[in-house]
Amino acid sequence: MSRFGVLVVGPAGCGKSTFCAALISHIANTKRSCLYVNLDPAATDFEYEPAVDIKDLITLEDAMEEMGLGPNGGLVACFEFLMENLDWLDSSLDDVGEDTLVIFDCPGQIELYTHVPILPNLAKHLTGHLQFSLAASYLLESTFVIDKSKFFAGTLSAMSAMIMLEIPHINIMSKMDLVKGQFSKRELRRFLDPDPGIILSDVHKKTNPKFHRLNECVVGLIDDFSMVQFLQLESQNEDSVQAILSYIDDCVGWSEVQEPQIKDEPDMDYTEPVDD
Ligand SMILES: Nc1nc2c(ncn2[C@@H]2O[C@H](COP(=O)(O)OP(=O)(O)OP(=O)(O)O)[C@@H](O)[C@H]2O)c(=O)[nH]1
Ligand SMILES: [Mg+2]
Repeated sequence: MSRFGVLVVGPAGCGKSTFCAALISHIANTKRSCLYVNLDPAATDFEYEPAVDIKDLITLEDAMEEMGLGPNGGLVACFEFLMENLDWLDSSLDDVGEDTLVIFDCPGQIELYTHVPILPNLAKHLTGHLQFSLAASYLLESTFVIDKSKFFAGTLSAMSAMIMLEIPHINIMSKMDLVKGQFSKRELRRFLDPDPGIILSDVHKKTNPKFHRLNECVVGLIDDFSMVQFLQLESQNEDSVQAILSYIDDCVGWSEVQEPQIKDEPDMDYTEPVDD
């Protein structure tokens, strides 16, 4: 049996939990089923109560207090603890069927997947042991396009997550409502399907010439991989959420295993009238 899931990842505050809530609400509207898993041991306010919550296993506060760590070290400790207690996660996800999309809301510390292989190992466990067909959706905040050097940094982190996680990956430019009026469609396209060469000249203008060679190397790296494109997301817009969900469905192969839905069951006793 297959299980389906999406890891919602990205830097702090980029709109992951809001996107998860929008997905849950949209999935409910379309009479599909989903399960919300909170993997952020510091998260407090939820629009939808998680069905599975890492805080039932360990909280960031406990980890920081007991080990005398700061917030980042505490978070890594929480995930190390989770990795040592994967049976907790296994039993929490035991009953998930192939008609349910599991939405994993991850913390915003991108070190967990760009620097240390914690989330990649978790993804391996989900796809291997628990037989999940899993995709990652990496959110980057649209306001990053206003500061081009931030945009490059964000694109590099998206690329790094893509390479580290080794699962089907969708990059999403979140909070598009914040920049829509400020850029023409043509300008936005430069960022959604990045042409680093063109954006580079803008970065050069704002940086000391002694860094130009470095800028060019970074851009060359993004160009060589040619892997990053962004979908647009406005979490308050249901059409936008539906569009992203369709990509997620394609990535995990959702539709291939779903039964076709017959809305009105035909009356089995009914027989076609025979023409005389
Ligand atoms: N304008 C706008 N604001 C948004 C959107 N999505 C999220 N936000 C706001 O961005 C802020 C952060 O959103 P969250 O969903 O908590 O972000 P997060 O990535 O889960 O944050 P962390 O879990 O702390 O990493 C909140 O104030 C949201 O209301 C959006 O599509 N448009
Ligand atoms: Mg969150």
